[in-house]
Amino acid sequence: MSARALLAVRDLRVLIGGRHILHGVGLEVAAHGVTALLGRNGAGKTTTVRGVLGLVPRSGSVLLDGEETVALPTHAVVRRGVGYAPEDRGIFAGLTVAENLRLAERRGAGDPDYPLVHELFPELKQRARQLAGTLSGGQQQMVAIGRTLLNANRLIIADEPTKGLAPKVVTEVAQVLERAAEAVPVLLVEQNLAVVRRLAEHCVVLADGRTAYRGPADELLGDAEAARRLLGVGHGPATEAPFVEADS
Ligand SMILES: Nc1ncnc2c1ncn2[C@@H]1O[C@H](COP(=O)(O)OP(=O)(O)OP(=O)(O)O)[C@@H](O)[C@H]1O
Repeated sequence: MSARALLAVRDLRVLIGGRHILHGVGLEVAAHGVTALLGRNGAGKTTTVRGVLGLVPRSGSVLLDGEETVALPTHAVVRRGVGYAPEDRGIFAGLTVAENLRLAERRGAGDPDYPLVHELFPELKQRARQLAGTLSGGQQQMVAIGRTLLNANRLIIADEPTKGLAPKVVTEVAQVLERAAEAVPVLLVEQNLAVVRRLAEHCVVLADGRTAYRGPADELLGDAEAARRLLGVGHGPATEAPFVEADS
C-alpha cells in the first residue's frame, strides 16, 4: 500500500480465557475506499476488529492515522473517529429507528450528519417511528451502518454486513457501503466474495489468528488456487453467491 495507511495494525495479539486467539496479526487499511478482511470461519476476523476497538484485551500496535491507540479504552478509540457496525448489528429492538440513531450521536463530535444518513438511506427517514425490532435484516443493517455515518468518523468497521441477507438486499447494502466509502474509508469483514470483488481494492486474509495474505483484492480473487487455499472457496463459508446488479 503506497500512501500512508489510515489504520496500521502490527503484531496484534489477543488472549482470551487463557487461549491465544490472535498470534500477531498485521494489516493496513488504506486512507480511501474499502479494505476487506477475509478468512474462513474462526480465522480471527471478528476478534481482530474487536482488538482494534479495544473490546478484548490486546497487545501489539494499533496506529490510527499515526497515533498509537493500543492502550486506549474503547470509548477513547471511538472518540478518535472509529465507527463500528458489529456482526449482530447491535440494534435496540424495542426502540424506534429514530431513537436508535439518536443514541449513536456522539457528543462533542459536531452536528450529527442526518442529511447524509437520510440521503443514503431514505427508508430510515420514512421508518423513523417504526420499532427497530420489526425491521427486516437489511433495514436493520442500514440502521447499523447509518449510525456509523452520523458522526464525523475517520474509519468505519463493518463486520459481515451482508450475512444472511437476500441477494437483492446484499446488493443494496453493498451499494451503500460503496457510497459510504467515498466519504470514509471502510474496513469490511466479508464472506461474500462477489461483494469483495466489487468493493475492495485491498484485502487481508487471516488464517488461524495470523495474517496469511495482504495485497490487491483482484490479485487474490483472480488466483483460483490461492483463493481456494486461503478462503476455502468451494469447500468453506466464503461464497461466490450471486450478486444481483441494481438494474436486474
Ligand atoms: N470470547 C471468546 N472466548 C473464547 N474463544 C473465542 C472468543 N471469541 C472468539 N473465540 C474463538 O477465537 C477464534 C476466532 O473467532 P472469530 O470470531 O474472531 O473468528 P471469525 O474469523 O470472525 O469467524 P466467523 O467467520 O465465524 O465470524 C474461534 O475459534 C473462536 O471460537
